[in-house]
Amino acid sequence: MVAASAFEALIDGITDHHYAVLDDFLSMEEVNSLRQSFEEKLEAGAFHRAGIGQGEQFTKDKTFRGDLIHWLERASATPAGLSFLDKMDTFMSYLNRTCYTGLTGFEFHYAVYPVGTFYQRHLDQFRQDDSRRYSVICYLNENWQPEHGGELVIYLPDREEVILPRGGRVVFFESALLEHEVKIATRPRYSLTGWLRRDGMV
Ligand SMILES: O=C(O)CCC(=O)C(=O)O
Ligand SMILES: [Fe+2]
Repeated sequence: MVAASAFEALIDGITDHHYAVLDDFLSMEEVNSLRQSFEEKLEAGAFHRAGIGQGEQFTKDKTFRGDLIHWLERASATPAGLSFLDKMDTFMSYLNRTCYTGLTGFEFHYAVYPVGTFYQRHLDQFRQDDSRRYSVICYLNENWQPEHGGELVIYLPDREEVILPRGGRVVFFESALLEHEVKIATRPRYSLTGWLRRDGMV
């Protein structure tokens, strides 16, 4: 169970500057059991190359994005995956209750960036579809050091925010507003990334 204070810290970040970074959003036990689930799925061949765009614009372009992903589905999730999805459910309800966000659902995938891969500067919303409202990225890496690279860079109007993918850390931001990029890493980089959605609105 996450304390409401963690949710409040994430909301404060959005209110103040459209993003938030918070350490220990996932406990060490949660990070370890999610990483174990991650590796199980990876060994089972359940990951595939991620694409970009949607519909006719969908492509898999390694020069833009090199990660492999596995979508979390309740039907096939491990207990750790399920409890993560429950946590996101609680967070979404909290946002709807306290901020009237009108969110209707969410989607999450595990992502691994093999050594030498990256994700070029982009926005998380599709051109024709604004249902992704908030991006949530949780890192599952043990003992990540600056020399490992793999930074998430968020492009702000007046500066760049550089964030290391440390285990337990969450990054939360408005999907339509902030461009960002994943830099090359010198070891495989694990994350759990997703979007809180607002569907069915015109
Ligand atoms: O892993 C990260 O730090 C960011 C991933 C990302 O930008 C995405 O999947 O859209
Ligand atoms: Fe992104």
